[in-house]
This record gives sequence, C-alpha cells and structure tokens, in this order.
Amino acid sequence: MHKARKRFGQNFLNDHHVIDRIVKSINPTVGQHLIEIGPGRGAITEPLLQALDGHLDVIELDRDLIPILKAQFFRYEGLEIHEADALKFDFASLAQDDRPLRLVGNLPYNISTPLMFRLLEFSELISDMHFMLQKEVVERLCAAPGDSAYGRLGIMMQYRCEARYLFTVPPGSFSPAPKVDSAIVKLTPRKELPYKAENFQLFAQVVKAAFAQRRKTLRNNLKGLIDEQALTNIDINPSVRAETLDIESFVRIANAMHESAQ
Ligand SMILES: C[S@@+](CC[C@H](N)C(=O)[O-])C[C@H]1O[C@@H](n2cnc3c(N)ncnc32)[C@H](O)[C@@H]1O
Repeated sequence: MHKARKRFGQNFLNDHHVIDRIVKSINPTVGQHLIEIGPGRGAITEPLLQALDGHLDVIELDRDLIPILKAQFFRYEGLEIHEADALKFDFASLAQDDRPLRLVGNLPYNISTPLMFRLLEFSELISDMHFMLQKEVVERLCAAPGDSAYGRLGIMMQYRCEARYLFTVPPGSFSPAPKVDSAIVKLTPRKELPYKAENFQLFAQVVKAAFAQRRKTLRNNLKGLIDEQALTNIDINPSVRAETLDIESFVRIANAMHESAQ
C-alpha cells in the first residue's frame, strides 16, 4: 500500500462529486492532447482516460506511484507515464503535432508558484490549464488592481493568460485533508497580448521591484530603476502604491525604461 508523502505535497482527492465537477469543467474530448501533472493514485486520471479514448500523458515524480499507475491503467495503451519532475519537464517535447496542449492537475502546493512561472515559458504551446491549488494562490492568480491578493504572481500570469476562479474545494475532499481550502483555476493563454512589453525581463524586474515592499510608494520601490519625473511623464503617479496599478501601467513603465536605454 502506498503511503501519502508530505514532501511530494500528496493530498489525494476522494470526493467523487468534486472529481466529477473538475472533469466537467475541463470538458475533455477525444482527439485533444491532455497532460496531467501529478496523477497520484489516478483520481482524475481514470475519468480523463475514459473521456479521451485512453490517450493521455501524465507526469509523476514519486517513483513508488509509477508501478501502481501502470497496474491500475494497464488496459490503456495510449497512456504515457513520464516519471519526471514537472518543474524540469520539457513540455515542448510533447507538442510534436499541431494540437495545442491542455494541462490539468491537482498540484502539489509546495511547487505551485515556481511551476506557474515555468509553465509560462511554454504558454504558446498551451490552449488552457485547469489546476487545483491552495485557494489563496488561486485568489492571487485571479486578483485585480486594488484587491488585497493583487501582486506579482497575478500580474505575471495575467500578462500572458486569462485567469478565472472556478470553484472552491474544502479540505474534507482529500485524504489526507490539507489544513486550508483549495480552489480550481482556469488559465487560458492569450493569443494576442493586449499590452506588449518590449523587453519582457525588464517588465518582470519592474513588477518585482514595485512589490518589494507593499506599503511603500512606487517612487520608493522603483528608486534606482526609473525616476519620479519619468513616471510623471508617462502619466503614472509616483505617490501611489503598486497594488493600485493595472498591468498596462506596469508595461508602460517597462517600455519607457526600455526606450530611454536605447
Ligand atoms: C495533490 S497530489 C494529487 C494527486 C491526484 N492527482 C489526486 O488528485 O488525487 C499531487 C501529486 O503530484 C505529485 N508531484 C509532486 N511533486 C511533483 C513534481 N515536481 N512533478 C510531478 N509530480 C509531482 C505527487 O507525487 C502527487 O501524486
């Protein structure tokens, strides 16, 4: 019998109503290319395989789960089990035809933020992502300017993706039960970016610096990167806090810095 491991963030879904709701939200159809991150003991894997005529890629880090998954799903020849770390996995290696990738997973909470940043690198190959995460992380991913959860994670994600909070899942739906609520988020990479940063690294640097100290003004957090006058020139008030600025404003700051460096 496999024992749940904390270090792999293992909280297995055991609530059929919730599993059903997740699969309905994903709405998988035969012919689509789905990839499940962290299949665990197969709670979502099973209904996905049924909906996808047995064709699915799964990525699992816990090597003790691999033989269990193989035995459980031996009938499905189209199931590819990758024993790998999703944080290091080359998702482009799965995009061998022109079908976009659909990512799903009840993710280990301990790697959720770095995994989100990693997946952004592959966003052009992905049509959508449905993830279960800690509720607080989903709130951050979906937050708008002025919300208390609004910050670096939400801005970097929403720059590339539309983020939608689907529903909340209580601790009792898992075994072992986590200490906090979880939620399902749908992330849809944008085909066209509404605001384009000329230099993406610079944009990322501005967002990071702007939130370095949440209670400080832009003037203070961006000191050394861009001066007060340059902010005023592009209609950004240096006395406000970063949490009031929309994504377009951050792009405007980064683009002004990029132009002045040319
Ligand atoms: C929260 S459990 C979910 C399991 C299953 N999908 C379910 O809903 O019951 C997270 C799963 O991700 C796996 N995992 C943890 N870290 C991982 C990583 N870096 N790459 C791939 N899988 C990982 C764990 O072993 C576990 O199976």
